Amino acid sequence: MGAVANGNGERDGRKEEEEEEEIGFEELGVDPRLIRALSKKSITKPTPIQREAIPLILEGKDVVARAKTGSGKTFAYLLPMLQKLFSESGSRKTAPRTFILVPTRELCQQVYNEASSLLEFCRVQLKVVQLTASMPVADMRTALAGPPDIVVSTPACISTCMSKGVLQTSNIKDSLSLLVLDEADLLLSYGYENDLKTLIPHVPRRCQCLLMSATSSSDVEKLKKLVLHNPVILTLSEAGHSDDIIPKTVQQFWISCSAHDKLLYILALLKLELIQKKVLIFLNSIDMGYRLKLFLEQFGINSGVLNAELPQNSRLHILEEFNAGLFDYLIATDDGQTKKEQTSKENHIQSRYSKKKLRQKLDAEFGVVRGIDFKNVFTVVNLDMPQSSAGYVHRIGRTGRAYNTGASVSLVSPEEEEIFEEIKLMFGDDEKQDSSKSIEPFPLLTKNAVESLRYRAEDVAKGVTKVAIREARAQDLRNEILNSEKLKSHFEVNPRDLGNKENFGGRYSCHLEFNFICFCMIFWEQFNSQCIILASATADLLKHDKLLSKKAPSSHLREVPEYLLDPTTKEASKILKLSRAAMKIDTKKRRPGFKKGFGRSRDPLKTFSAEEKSHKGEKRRKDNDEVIKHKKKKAKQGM
Ligand SMILES: Nc1ncnc2c1ncn2[C@@H]1O[C@H](COP(=O)(O)OP(=O)(O)OP(=O)(O)O)[C@@H](O)[C@H]1O
Repeated sequence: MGAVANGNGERDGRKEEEEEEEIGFEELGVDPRLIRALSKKSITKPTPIQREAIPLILEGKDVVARAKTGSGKTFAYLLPMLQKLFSESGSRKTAPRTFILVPTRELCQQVYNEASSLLEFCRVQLKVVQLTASMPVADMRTALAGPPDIVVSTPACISTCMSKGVLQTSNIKDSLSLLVLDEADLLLSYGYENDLKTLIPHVPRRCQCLLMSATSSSDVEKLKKLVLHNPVILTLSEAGHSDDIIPKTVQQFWISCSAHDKLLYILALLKLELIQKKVLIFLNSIDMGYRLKLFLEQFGINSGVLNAELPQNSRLHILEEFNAGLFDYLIATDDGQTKKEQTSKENHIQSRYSKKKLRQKLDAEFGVVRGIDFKNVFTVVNLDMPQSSAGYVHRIGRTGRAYNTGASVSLVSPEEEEIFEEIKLMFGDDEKQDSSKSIEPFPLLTKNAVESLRYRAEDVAKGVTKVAIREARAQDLRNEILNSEKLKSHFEVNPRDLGNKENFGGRYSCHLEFNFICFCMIFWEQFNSQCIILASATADLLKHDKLLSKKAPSSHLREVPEYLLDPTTKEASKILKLSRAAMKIDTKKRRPGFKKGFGRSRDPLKTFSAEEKSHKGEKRRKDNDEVIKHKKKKAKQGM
């Protein structure tokens, strides 16, 4: 175990990491039910932060855990927390035993999912709920009835529950035994300080408190003083040294180009296939996000857009679809800039938007970068440089997670040189530094390759006007709001359409006499086709990478003609394709029930209208009658 370095328990686990490689979850004292649950998630070996933190938390210590992005901090606190609750389950409580406070709704959902899935595997009677500020108070009251054992929420929401009397402060004092502040350094910068100050006076002294973060900051110091009592400061790395907060498995590159040429360069990187999919592209403004989406669409590159304007359930669904591999490119607007955009909007167009409306527009709790566990992102592209070096760390931390490899490419314009220098300084960027820990010039993109696409890129970029961007942004917002409402009301009226194929199939798997088998095959065929239509309709309705351009992409832009490619670029692209094949990256996933020929343009929900069904049903019945007649004739001959 890492040695305690000084009075307040500074630990530097780095020195002993090597000897601890063989320590498993069992040696850490983790409950066998949790070990079994982890093995079902193919997790068998603790990460360094888990090796260090779990025993300390089980001992009841206050812990500040600082470790690089993607290093497993969530399980580092979830596992011991659940284990402690196992031993307390059943005892009387008047309020939740554990609060897990995170800065964003997306993280709420993510941590809630992780906790729920562990509990499901362990089959223990513990209840976890998530609360977000957009929930009506009545729903919060319902969620807290019982009360649940674990609440995952944002500080703002907890203080709302307290001010509305949904959470009694006396009960918190009575029952709260563990308080976790995840992404701790972000909690204050998200303006939760007052919310935390509302809660903290009611946190009983005996309550164990944990702070988790990948980057250190004065905010973490502030929080430590606010909530912790003589904590063990667990630092697996001194935050600020590149080899610790950026996983060693991530290669970082940069390209110098003018702001004007950024679309050209990202097109070259994607179209010439010089970076590994899936790709997460960061920009600093929502408009730029839609500009990029419209621009890439013209070259046959579909992408999803993620930003603070979209409704919460759309954002969560976009993350789920991207993580499921249903599309390869996600354009994300960093929340930092969004806030700036919000402030600038507030200042300049006060008359048109009320502060409240604008705040609703840009969901303050939205965060696309911090802590979100993107799955299989192989390349992070900074099309705009982040506003801070911490922002850079968290953006790059979306790749190379859980021992995976990854890469980042930052397009640096002259105006961004200053922030780029600051970032390089953070990595102590000098000759001595070996390449795995600094930011190298991107080696695969030649000037020729870029220039070969310039004409096309500039021609298309001209067509992506401010009006087109504004319309696409409004259209996307309308689509997302409409679709999530439509889907919700449709399934409320037609719950059967949510029928579960697996259960249905199970009821008809027994042996049946010949004719009934025919009937089942026909019925199954009918049901199947409806399911396929429903699934593709739902999938189509919820596709987040659908086209937004009013102008249909011209086919000649989809492919890059051979004559435009110089040998170096061809060679580089071929090598990447081979490595992708070796890593089995390109296994394209289909949306559930995807059926060829299901046109994008139709309104998927119209598929369920009566006339559509009867027409389809009539034709299918005729075809099936033929099938039955033929089968019966065969059967008679056979008997
Ligand atoms: N012991 C482990 N072995 C392998 N994978 C793990 C292990 N623990 C967690 N993971 C996986 O690693 C990924 C990153 O975990 P997690 O999100 O907790 O990292 P993090 O340190 O919180 O990252 P961030 O700083 O971005 O919040 C998740 O997909 C998680 O399932």
